[in-house]
Amino acid sequence: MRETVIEIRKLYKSFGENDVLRGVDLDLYKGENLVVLGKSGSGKSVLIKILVQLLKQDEGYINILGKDLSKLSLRELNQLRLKIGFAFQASALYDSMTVRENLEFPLTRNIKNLTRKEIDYKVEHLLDSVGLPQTINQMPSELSGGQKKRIGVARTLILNPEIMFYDEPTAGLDPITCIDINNLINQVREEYKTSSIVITHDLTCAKVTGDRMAVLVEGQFKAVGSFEEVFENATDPNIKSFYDYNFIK
Ligand SMILES: Nc1ncnc2c1ncn2[C@@H]1O[C@H](COP(=O)(O)OP(=O)(O)OP(=O)(O)O)[C@@H](O)[C@H]1O
Repeated sequence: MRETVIEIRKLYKSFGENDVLRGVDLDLYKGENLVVLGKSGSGKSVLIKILVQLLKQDEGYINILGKDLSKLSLRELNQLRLKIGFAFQASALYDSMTVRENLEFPLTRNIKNLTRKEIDYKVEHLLDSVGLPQTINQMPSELSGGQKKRIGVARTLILNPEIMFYDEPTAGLDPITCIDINNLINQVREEYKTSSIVITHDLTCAKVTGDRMAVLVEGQFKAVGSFEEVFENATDPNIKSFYDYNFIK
């Protein structure tokens, strides 16, 4: 039996007449990268927002790291959120801060009594991990798109999250930089022992980073399994067309 870090059962969410999630069941296993795919508007971002309770589900059970979300106080929910790292599509760095200051910010805001030496060690170690120690005193405007994504991932990792959410990590990047980011996602799993949900439209990213794929179709996960299981032998026309349109065979 694999250890589950996120368990979702019978999750429903509608906005008026728009039934976005219609009974979602999903498990994220410890140590895996789970890729979530689905057409634009299928509800991937809504799902992630519900997982951190930025949106409230209409119905359904969610357990994260052993905690039933419906039973948590706001304080307990905030503690749980600290164990979840978000690497967003727009890497969300503060433009007026240097790379060092961007990385220090979540640390000093969330952990009190750290010494200067401890902060410097963490920042420098993280920058080494993502291969960008030379950028420490640069401003975000001086970085390439791929470098910004790497720094965004480093900033997320600085609080040692157990779970990572990557939202379209390769969007807008050239193919070589995409390879770099895919490798980084795999490296993070190995080095930091994270369990991750990767939302992407990029099937190469999905194939390279994903241990399992989960395809959201009409408000439910219609196919869950390895890349080969889900795509290469697909018979469901929704999934087949998704693969045919997106992937150069
Ligand atoms: N706060 C909201 N209020 C009303 N409708 C919303 C809200 N948030 C999302 N929706 C609707 O929910 C549906 C799913 O949106 P969502 O952003 O999750 O799609 P997605 O799969 O992430 O799409 P994309 O791949 O384009 O990012 C859409 O129809 C969207 O309009």
